[in-house]
Formats: sequence, structure tokens, C-alpha cells
Amino acid sequence: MSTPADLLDDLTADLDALFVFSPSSGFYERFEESEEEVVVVAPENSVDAETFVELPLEFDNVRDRIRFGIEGAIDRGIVDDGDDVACVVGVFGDDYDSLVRVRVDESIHTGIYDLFVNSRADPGVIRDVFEVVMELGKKGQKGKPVGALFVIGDAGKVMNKSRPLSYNPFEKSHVHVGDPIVNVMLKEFSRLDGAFVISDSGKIVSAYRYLEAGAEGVDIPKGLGTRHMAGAAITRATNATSIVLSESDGLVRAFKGGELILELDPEDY
Ligand SMILES: Nc1ncnc2c1ncn2[C@@H]1O[C@H](COP(=O)(O)OP(=O)(O)OP(=O)(O)O)[C@@H](O)[C@H]1O
Ligand SMILES: [Mn+2]
Repeated sequence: MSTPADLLDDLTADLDALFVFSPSSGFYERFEESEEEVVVVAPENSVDAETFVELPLEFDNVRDRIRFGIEGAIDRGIVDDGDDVACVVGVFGDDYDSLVRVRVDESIHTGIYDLFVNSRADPGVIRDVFEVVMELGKKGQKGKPVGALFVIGDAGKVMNKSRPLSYNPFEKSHVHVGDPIVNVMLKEFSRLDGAFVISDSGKIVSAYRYLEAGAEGVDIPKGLGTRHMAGAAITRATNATSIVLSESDGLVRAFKGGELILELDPEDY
């Protein structure tokens, strides 16, 4: 006979660290005597935790929230491949309702921390574009697979290193990504050739942009075509981040500094 408490014993056996997401100080204090290293993951370190990973935004998706915290901890050398950690999170609200055990390995490491923390644009802007791209990847345009290329941040420089393929539908408009109507427009315009250019603060600067940054020294996986090469090259020539949806394999990839930093299958989300 096994009880729920036995189950919890299994989940909490031999932990290398305990991740506590957005704790109140009262809740955090309960772990003061804890044997495991306690890592607080939250928008702010309001509990003065010794070991802290800053969340740039509250990920509604719990898997992303956990990934983010763990990747942040890997980045700081707090945990390593092969470690077993438990995460205390609220899935349905701010109150704790779940304990999730995770093995730190390649499969947890997507690059999502790098994408948000080391990009020049606001994390909220990256998230908004990321969500549009993931949705396009899942549903396509009117059910058909579609490709798209978003270049985010350092827009002045990106505009200097690109040219219009046609009339810019966003000329003189002051619209921002994240607005539901704008997101519908972005999906609609994903049929257009070229790239979308988005500013650090999320303003849609242009659609239909042909990127002209040189591909010299840009090293991306073989088999990716011109959309990915152009998307990667512009991030070497500027401080922008690119998010690319592939029409042919359906994957979402992000590039920074001319390199691939993230590869995700929208179907997994
Ligand atoms: N220099 C560029 N700047 C902006 N967009 C580009 C550029 N080169 C190609 N594209 C876009 O990429 C599309 C062609 O994609 P291609 O098949 O060569 O790339 P890919 O990397 O294989 O992408 P996919 O995986 O979606 O097929 C074009 O229709 C165009 O919209
Ligand atoms: Mn192709």
C-alpha cells in the first residue's frame, strides 16, 4: 500500500537543490533549515534569498517557468547536468499546489534563459513575438504551414542593413506587438516575403524587409536555408535577436550574435 506521502518521499529523495518559485517571505523561511540548496526563482528577490534567479516575466506555462529557472541556475553554476531538483510551484495560481521533480540534462536545456535575459529588447517584447511565432507554428496560416522571420531589437541598425521588398504596411503606424489585433495582423502578413523588424520596445517598424547583412563568419546548422541564414546573419551585424519559424520543418529557432541559441517544436507546447 502506498500513500500520497510515500509518493512525495519518492519525489523528494536525494535532491541536489530545491527550486521555490515566487515565495512569500513566510513560505521561504520554512526552508531555512533545509539540507538542499534552495534556489528562489522570482521577478524580484523580495525574500533576500542567497541563491536567486530573476524571472523577467511570469511564464503562464509552467514548463517554461521551470525551464527558465533551471537554465538560469545552470548559467550561474548552481546546478549541473545529472542533478536532480524539485520545483515548488503554483500551477493554478500564486499558492503552491505542486511539486515537480526534474533531472537536469540536455532535454531541459532549450536556451530560453539566454533568449530572454541576454537579448537587448524588453523581455515582454521577446515573449510577445515568441507567442505569435509559436501559435503560427502550431496552427499555420489558415491551416497551411507557414514560415516567418522576426528581427527584434536594435531596429535602427537593422533597417540600415536591409531594404524594402515592397510597400511597408506598418509605415507611419504606431502599433506594438502583444496587442491582440496586431498579433492577428502579424499572422496575416506572415505570407509576405522577407522579415518583420521590431524595436526594443515592441513597435512594429516594418514588414517585407530584405535583410542584407553578410553571412561571412555565420555558423548555423547545415540544411537550413536562406531565411535562417539571413535571420542569423543580421544578429551578427547588429545587437538584434531573430526568431524564425521554418515552413519546411515547423520548428522555431532563435539566433543571437550569429548563432543558434534556441530550437523548439511548437507542437510540444
Ligand atoms: N535575405 C533575406 N531577408 C529576408 N527574408 C529572406 C531573405 N532570404 C530569404 N528570405 C525569406 O525566406 C524565404 C525562403 O526561404 P528558404 O526556403 O530559402 O529558407 P529556409 O531557411 O529553408 O526556410 P524554411 O525552413 O521556412 O523553408 C523567402 O520566401 C523569404 O521570405
Ligand atoms: Mn526552405
